[in-house]
Amino acid sequence: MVIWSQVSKLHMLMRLYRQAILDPLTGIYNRRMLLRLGKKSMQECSQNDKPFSVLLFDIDKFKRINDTWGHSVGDKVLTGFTAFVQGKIRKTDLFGRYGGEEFILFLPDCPSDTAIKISNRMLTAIRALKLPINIENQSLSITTCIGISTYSENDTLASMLERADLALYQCKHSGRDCSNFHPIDLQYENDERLKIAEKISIN
Ligand SMILES: Nc1nc2c(ncn2[C@@H]2O[C@H](COP(=O)(O)OP(=O)(O)OP(=O)(O)O)[C@@H](O)[C@H]2O)c(=O)[nH]1
Repeated sequence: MVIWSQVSKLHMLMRLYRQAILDPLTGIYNRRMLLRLGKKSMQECSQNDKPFSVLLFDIDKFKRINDTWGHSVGDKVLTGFTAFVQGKIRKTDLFGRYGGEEFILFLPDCPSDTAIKISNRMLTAIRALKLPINIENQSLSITTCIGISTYSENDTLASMLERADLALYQCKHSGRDCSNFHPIDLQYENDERLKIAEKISIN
């Protein structure tokens, strides 16, 4: 009886722990845990003089999938996409849901040229993907945009994510289904911020 109650307490604790760190829909890291682990991984790479890259994924025109097929099909696309990416990454990489249809892949020990190659390979594989939606044996195809940034001295996780986000924004504006690397260039960065600020005030 005592053992049984200890086991059920342990199960309950494990369930609570999973709820705290995982995204309930996809089962991958939730935003909070992802950022926490990403920060730790970035710091370890920096201390050991190893490169560290970030890929920020955003599924293209995802709202249209929801609007056309319904929210539950949208959910299936999200779970299919995450399962697919998880099957493609190294054990040391960190993959999680950043929010909505945005996902992050942290790549420890990965320089920018490799990160660009990985993202191009991902784009090709995602394009060819057929995601089953359990409606009359139909499947859906998707494309993604990927913003890339690589650690440089004085970076924080926030500044890396900001660059990846700016790179992603460029992808969205150059027709989607592509990747873009954001170089560490303050002038370029400021120009991009200005462009975004102008765009926001226009719309
Ligand atoms: N099914 C489903 N939809 C979600 C979930 N989280 C966010 N969304 C939807 O994702 C959609 C994102 O729409 P937008 O931000 O306009 O992005 P988009 O349609 O992909 O457009 P682009 O990114 O510009 O290509 C919204 O309609 C959200 O309601 C979720 O967990 N499940």
